[in-house]
Amino acid sequence: MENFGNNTDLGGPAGHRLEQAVIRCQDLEFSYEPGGFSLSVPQLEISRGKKVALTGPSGCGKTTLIHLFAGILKSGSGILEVDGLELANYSDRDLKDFRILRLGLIFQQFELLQYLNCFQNILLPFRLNPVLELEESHRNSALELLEKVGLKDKVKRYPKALSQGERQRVAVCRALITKPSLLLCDEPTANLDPDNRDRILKILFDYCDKEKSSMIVVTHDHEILDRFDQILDIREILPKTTPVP
Ligand SMILES: Nc1ncnc2c1ncn2[C@@H]1O[C@H](COP(=O)(O)OP(=O)(O)OP(=O)(O)O)[C@@H](O)[C@H]1O
Repeated sequence: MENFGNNTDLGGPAGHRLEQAVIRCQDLEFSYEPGGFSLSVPQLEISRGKKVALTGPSGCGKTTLIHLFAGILKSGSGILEVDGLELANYSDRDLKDFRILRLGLIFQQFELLQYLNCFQNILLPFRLNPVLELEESHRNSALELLEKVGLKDKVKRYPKALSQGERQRVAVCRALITKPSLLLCDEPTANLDPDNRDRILKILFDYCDKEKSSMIVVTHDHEILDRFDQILDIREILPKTTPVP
């Protein structure tokens, strides 16, 4: 088993990142509870370095799928490889490290900690995993990111004193601070006006180009779809999805 605890190489092309696919699913099955919403992915491969939009109607399982990719939810059976690792082989502890070291997550509800200010929220991954040593360069990067998203003057603000769109922008900064190899973003522009939406998308796309990272973005915004390398409609990849009545 890979020792995540000693893996501080977040951006470089480590051996496991030479895999062609960043996501590979085979006969993946998941359900929240017996008789509840269930999801089945017979076969899915997403190539490394691609920027993918994940679309589909509300309640179809987009967030569920993203949470499976992040190892937050565990599949019942089948194969799920993310960034070259078969998630079923790892403990909860390893999966937590995997998320911090390899993934950039932007959640639908942002998941900012209320008792941390913007700056501290962005640097949270360094508190969660002490192996990630917090250096001056990270503090500078956090400030640069806040400036890029237009929140330079709100560095010390707490989430409760921010608008939804501002919280979302802080969540974007936090997702990028560890230089992840895969970004999983759940509607990262849902609360933003067109100018801020474009600004955030540019930051995410530029990041992926620069770091050769992959990105999967859940979105309902049809205006932005043509910017992605690939559009995946969840109805095409989950043929056996069972909606709850
Ligand atoms: N924790 C849970 N326990 C049981 N069922 C759940 C849970 N979370 C979500 N569901 C159900 O799973 C289904 C898929 O939800 P999910 O949030 O993945 O859909 P979505 O496509 O992301 O929707 P939206 O576009 O509205 O965000 C829904 O029917 C939802 O009610």
